Order: sequence, then structure tokens, then C-alpha cells
Amino acid sequence: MFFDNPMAGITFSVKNIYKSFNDICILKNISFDIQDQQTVALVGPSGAGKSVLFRCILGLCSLDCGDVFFKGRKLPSSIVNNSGKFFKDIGVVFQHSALFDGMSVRENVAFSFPKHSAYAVDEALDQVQFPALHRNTYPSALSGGMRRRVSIARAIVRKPNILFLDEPTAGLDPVASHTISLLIQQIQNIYKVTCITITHDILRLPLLAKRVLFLSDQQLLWQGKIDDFLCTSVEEVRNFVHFGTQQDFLSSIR
Ligand SMILES: Nc1ncnc2c1ncn2[C@@H]1O[C@H](COP(=O)(O)OP(=O)(O)OP(=O)(O)O)[C@@H](O)[C@H]1O
Repeated sequence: MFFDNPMAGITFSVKNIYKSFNDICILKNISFDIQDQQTVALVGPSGAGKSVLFRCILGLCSLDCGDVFFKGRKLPSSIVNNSGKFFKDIGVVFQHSALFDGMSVRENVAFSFPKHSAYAVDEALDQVQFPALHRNTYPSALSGGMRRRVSIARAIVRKPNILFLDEPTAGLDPVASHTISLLIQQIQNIYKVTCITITHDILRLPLLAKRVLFLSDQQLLWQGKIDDFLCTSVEEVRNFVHFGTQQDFLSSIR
């Protein structure tokens, strides 16, 4: 007899997460599933709890309540108890790149992959179009865009199943933001990787994700396809999209 497996095709499942700091509730009853190879953006106002949710999912921050499942298996609630198995399957691009200043570009990329081959490191750097000439230089000599490329190379060097990106275009000029977003889209297509991206970059959102989770006031206020997100009638989400894409703003203040 054949039984449907309700978790089939689901890479990631977050169930009824609660998190507070000093009795202040930050996340309230957050639940969602992410399908294999899906590209999802986590969007919402500053302070909504996006980064805390990321940290909770990654086990970098303990949960008050709730569970996270990866490929049907419940993850330990804290990184301290984590076997490390999960971390072999994921790549993380941290906010502001989080490179090690005392390591060269190549050493940074190799860091999460101690048994790396030089070939794998260069392959990842090729993938992010990082110039060969500068691969032995140190992060302090790189522009923001170049640092971002290194952090993406570090996240993909192990060819992960799932990629977490925390504001990959923050602090970059519009051209560099666009280039980095195109690069991420290319990586999604080549590696067929499940991607979860925190971003405020509404203009680049269609490049980064096909589905959106909108977090506000501690809760998951809205979730759905990118096209529906961009023209939703839900007021708070609509305002967020409007101010994130306002093309007529400059002409109105000139
Ligand atoms: N370690 C901590 N201790 C206490 N409060 C915290 C801690 N980490 C985060 N917070 C609080 O949790 C709330 C959510 O923060 P978080 O960084 O997740 O917001 P965010 O949605 O990612 O914001 P932004 O878009 O500005 O990065 C904030 O009020 C923040 O002050």
C-alpha cells in the first residue's frame, strides 16, 4: 500500500516558533515550509525579527518553543547540541560579509571546508567571478562588492543543498546590488539550491526569490508568490512595496 509522505519535497519546515529576549516577544508562532529548490525571500520592516528568525533556524539562538525540521528530521534546538551534519548541507552568507580580516581571500573561502582542494576554492571564486589576480589579498583591500563575492564563494564552496543569505545587497551601490543579485540568481540556477534570503531590496526581489514571507509585528503577516506580493491589497505589505519601489519619489521632491 502507498502512503503519501506529507514531508515529501519539503527541505525545510518551521513549526510554531516562539522567541523572546528579556520577556519581550520577538517571534510569535511562526510556521512555514520551504520546498526543495525553492527560492524564498524573508522581508519586513526593520526590527521585525528577520535576523533573529534566521539565527533560530540555524541554531545560533535557542528557541523558547517550536521546532525546525530539515528534510523531515528535527534539528537540535541549539548549535551546542548540533551534530554538524546539518551544517554540511547549508551555506550561509552573513550580513556585512563577515570575512576574517587576518585571512586571505582563498583562506576565507577554504575556512568552512577544511578538507578543501585548491581546485574547489578556485572553482567557487570563479563562480562568483572574483578576479584571479586578487585571490591572495586580504579583505581590507577589497570593495564591498568584492567582499560580498568572497562571502558567497565561501557559502557555496561545499556545494550546499540550502543557502541562507542575510541582506546580500545591503550597503552596495545600485549597480553592485544588481550585479550581486544576478550572481545569486545564476548560482540558484546552476546549483539548484534551496535559497532563503533576507532583503530590503524590493527592486531586486524578483531576481532573488519566487516566494516571499513577510514578517511584521512578531508574526508572519503574509506569504505567497512574488507576483502576488508586488500587487497585494494587504495595506502594510502594499506600503512596504510602494516605498521600496517608488520610482516617482525623486521627481516629487525636485
Ligand atoms: N541578542 C538580543 N538580545 C535582545 N534583543 C535582541 C537580540 N537580538 C535581537 N534583538 C531584538 O530583536 C528585534 C528583532 O531584531 P532583528 O535583528 O531580527 O530585526 P530585523 O527584522 O532583522 O531588522 P533589520 O531589517 O533592521 O536588520 C529587535 O528589537 C532587536 O533589538
